[in-house]
Amino acid sequence: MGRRDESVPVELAGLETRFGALVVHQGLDLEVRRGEALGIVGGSGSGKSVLLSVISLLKAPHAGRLKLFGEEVDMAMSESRLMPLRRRLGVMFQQGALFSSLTVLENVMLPLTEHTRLPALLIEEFARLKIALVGLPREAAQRYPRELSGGMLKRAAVARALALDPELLLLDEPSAGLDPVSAAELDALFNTLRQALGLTLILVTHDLDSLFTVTDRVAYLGQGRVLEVASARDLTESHEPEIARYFGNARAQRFRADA
Ligand SMILES: Nc1ncnc2c1ncn2[C@@H]1O[C@H](COP(=O)(O)OP(=O)(O)OP(=O)(O)O)[C@@H](O)[C@H]1O
Repeated sequence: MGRRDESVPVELAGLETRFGALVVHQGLDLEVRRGEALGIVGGSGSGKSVLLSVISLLKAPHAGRLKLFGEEVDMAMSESRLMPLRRRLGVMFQQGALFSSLTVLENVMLPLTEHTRLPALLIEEFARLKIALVGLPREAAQRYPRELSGGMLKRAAVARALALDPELLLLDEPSAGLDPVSAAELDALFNTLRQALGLTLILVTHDLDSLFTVTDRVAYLGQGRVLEVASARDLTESHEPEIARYFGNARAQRFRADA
């Protein structure tokens, strides 16, 4: 077995993903470097969410290579080999999906209860730490999801994604549905968490403010593959026709004008 390259937590080469006859990814190559915040953009249906499912080991690719934390992954690997890799990444899905019948505290405790054998009191203490870390007030721990504002809900979902101290955090359109102030506060939280915890972030978003505020590099997904990887600013200047179309709207023009 070769040496593991831990400086590249995610490495995809020639990835192909399908649902029946629908080809989502074909010949997709991508590297995510340790400690970076990588944005993923692309038109609706270009396969951004499915890509996160592949990286988080929820969807098996049809073909191609996936390395996580330097280890070659085969979804046919036994659960006992996949589980340690799964534990090193946290995912915040598009729908946020907290369990509505559980309090925030119980939601954040859940991954710890499922994946560790820590005593209940310690699990509760760790969960409360995560709730504080994402900037939620103490009393939010006892609330049910329906009793939280949109911004607080997202923070609670981030706390749950951080429950097992992941090195890699995958975020699927985290600011969707938030007002601009709450969205900006969430972006600030991601920057703080990244600095404080040394996290690697993968951020799928349609929100250009988030791209410019949070990411170091942005990968543009189109035609089933990564068409270009560059800084948000450079990508908005791309001459690749599809990318130029994507960024050619009024909001993107604003960023160029501010440059
Ligand atoms: N479970 C599934 N079964 C069948 N097709 C699926 C499934 N999940 C996703 N798809 C299809 O795969 C394609 C890519 O979907 P995906 O959700 O990754 O797009 P996306 O880039 O995240 O889009 P959006 O920006 O609208 O969220 C779409 O055509 C979608 O309909």
